[in-house]
Amino acid sequence: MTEHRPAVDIRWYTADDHAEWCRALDVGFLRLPSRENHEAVLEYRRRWVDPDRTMGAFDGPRCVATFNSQPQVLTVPGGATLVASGVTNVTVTSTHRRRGLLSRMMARELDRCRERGEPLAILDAAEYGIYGRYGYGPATSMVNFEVDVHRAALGSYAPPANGRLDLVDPAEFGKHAPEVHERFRLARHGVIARKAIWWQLVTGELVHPLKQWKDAFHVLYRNDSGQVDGFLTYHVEDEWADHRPQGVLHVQDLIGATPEAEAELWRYAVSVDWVAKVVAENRPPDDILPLLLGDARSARRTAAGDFLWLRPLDVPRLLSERTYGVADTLVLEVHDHMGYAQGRFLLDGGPDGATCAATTREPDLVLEVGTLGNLYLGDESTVRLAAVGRIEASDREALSRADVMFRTGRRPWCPDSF
Ligand SMILES: CC(=O)SCCNC(=O)CCNC(=O)[C@H](O)C(C)(C)COP(=O)(O)OP(=O)(O)OC[C@H]1O[C@@H](n2cnc3c(N)ncnc32)[C@H](O)[C@@H]1OP(=O)(O)O
Repeated sequence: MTEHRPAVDIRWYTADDHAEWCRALDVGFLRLPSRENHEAVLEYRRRWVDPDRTMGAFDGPRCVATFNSQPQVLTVPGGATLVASGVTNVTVTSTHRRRGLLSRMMARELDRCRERGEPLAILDAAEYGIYGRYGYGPATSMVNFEVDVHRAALGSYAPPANGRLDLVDPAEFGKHAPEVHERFRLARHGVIARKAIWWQLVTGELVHPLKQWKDAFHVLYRNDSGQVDGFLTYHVEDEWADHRPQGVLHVQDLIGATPEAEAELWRYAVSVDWVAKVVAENRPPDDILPLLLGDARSARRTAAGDFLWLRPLDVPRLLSERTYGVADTLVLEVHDHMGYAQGRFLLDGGPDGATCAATTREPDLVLEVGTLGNLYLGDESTVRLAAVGRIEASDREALSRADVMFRTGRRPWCPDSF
């Protein structure tokens, strides 16, 4: 039988590939190629396509798969930051699916990560079933809320007893929000740093050629000393029915560098006149919102699930960069069929820091690399993972000790897609 499929070539992107690579990206994400502002879209994408981190699969001249990564600065428990390879724009054109193109691109990227010295890779998975096979595990989770304002029983809203709230224009917002976010992200593990382009898009300084950014309201929270400690960005669908206001307030971004700021911004969001429902997406699973309401059930969780996936590459580096709930030692045996993170490691860690190095000691826990990704930011329980056979422990006591070490008081949260 004649072979009708010439080999598909996977290679790193060059500037000459840009238009064809972007076309394949649109096809993979089910977007018709933009006609009116085609040039603007190409130009916009040039900003973030780094040739050293971008590859394509080519069937002759035709690009049939895309893959891209960006350095992302991730905060880990204890406040240290690590540069991760943030994998994104993964597509394989439907005509070329399930022939191993993603697997080939991922293997190349992970090799490059090791060469670049990145201790981990992260991504937002489009579907749950794709990335576990490459050693990624779900490391943070999210919930979406819908608040029935009339049931919330918030009591009559009064301005904050401490500090103040101000509605500001985008220029004023842009002067303060980046600094607040810097303080916030260094205090909350799972958060990634926002690049300058984020703020340019939010403030309208830069217009995204594919997304219609809604005009938004921006609120700043200042504490008693006048320092800006939090911000809220929202838009409202102003609806009326039966001669009554039925507005829906969509929280786009609500970030507090302090708990007071976060609480005051939530209280404000559920108290705007004419608003019957508040919708907030991709919030942390332990968001304080329900606790602020007289009736916590009025904040209904409309979705919940995994968000950031994490692939360990350099285990000693990862484990020694975070802190732990209590001071203890553990020997972890990590299995990795791709070879990057394979080994037995002695972790000696506590609230003030940790060391981790290869060892020949008998293991307390044996686990796959993706399961370590699951545990790393503190969102999972070793006891729960052992219950389904994903961790093998030397004894129950080791499992409980590991649980107390790895879990964190606040759960990790990654508010942003990339
Ligand atoms: C970080 C991000 O960018 S997330 C966005 C991911 N992209 C998308 O979802 C866009 C639409 N989908 C696609 O473009 C493609 O189907 C991809 C990228 C998900 C998969 O590409 P393919 O080249 O078909 O994957 P490949 O052939 O390498 O598959 C490798 C394995 O993953 C499995 N797999 C691939 N896609 C899926 C999926 N969506 N769900 C479950 N398993 C999957 C395959 O069955 C195969 O399994 P095997 O190793 O046991 O045989």
